[in-house]
Amino acid sequence: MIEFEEVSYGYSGGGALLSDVSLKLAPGSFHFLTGPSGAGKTTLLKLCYGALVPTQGRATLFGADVRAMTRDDVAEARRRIGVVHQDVQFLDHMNVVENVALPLMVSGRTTDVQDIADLLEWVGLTGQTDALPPELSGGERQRAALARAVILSPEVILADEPTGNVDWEMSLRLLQLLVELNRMGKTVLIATHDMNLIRQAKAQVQARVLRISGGRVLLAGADL
Ligand SMILES: Nc1ncnc2c1ncn2[C@@H]1O[C@H](COP(=O)(O)OP(=O)(O)OP(=O)(O)O)[C@@H](O)[C@H]1O
Repeated sequence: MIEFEEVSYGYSGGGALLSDVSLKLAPGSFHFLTGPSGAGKTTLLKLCYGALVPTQGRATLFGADVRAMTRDDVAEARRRIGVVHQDVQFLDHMNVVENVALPLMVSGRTTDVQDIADLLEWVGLTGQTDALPPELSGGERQRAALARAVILSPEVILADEPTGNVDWEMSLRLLQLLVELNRMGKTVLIATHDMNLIRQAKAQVQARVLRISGGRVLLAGADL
């Protein structure tokens, strides 16, 4: 589904940030990605959705080598990958429903109004459908971001610190939504610093934990 073979990446002007990373996100798998601040978690996620191209090695999205993909190919692959960005951005003049439905408009697709209502109910935002983004709490923003990331029914969900600015109770709620998506067959990768969240998840799903250390990605042991 998403596969890296000895992928290295460095931003221009810097050295290699990630070196010889090999990984495979199989369909239906659940992964965490952890590592210190600045280790390269967001960078690795960007490589996973084709926003960055490896400096060396091979990244494959749905069987296609990213380096050989056209802009349209990448856009097509991106429709199969829902991303919850670390720095969630909304259009402040549009309400929650409009923001969540934005990917539908951008991709020229339509969906039943009831489906959007069901999605907002699933993330617990039924009462905030008409609210503008500045009126939302941190947890509500994160849940709206998750709803927007899954509105096109992607096969893969990449979440960058989805519980970054919320309390523990809300973290568990967001984790529960991601676990439910995985139980529906979605492939999930969550970048997080929160080891308690990882421990909590491991009690519920078979999750593998990838740790970035010194530019390498290692599979963490069961000692978390
Ligand atoms: N566009 C860019 N150009 C140059 N350097 C960048 C760029 N984006 C990120 N970096 C640098 O790459 C390194 C890794 O950044 P990245 O955001 O991938 O780390 P991270 O592990 O997600 O960090 P955090 O946990 O703090 O979010 C940092 O030193 C960062 O300053």
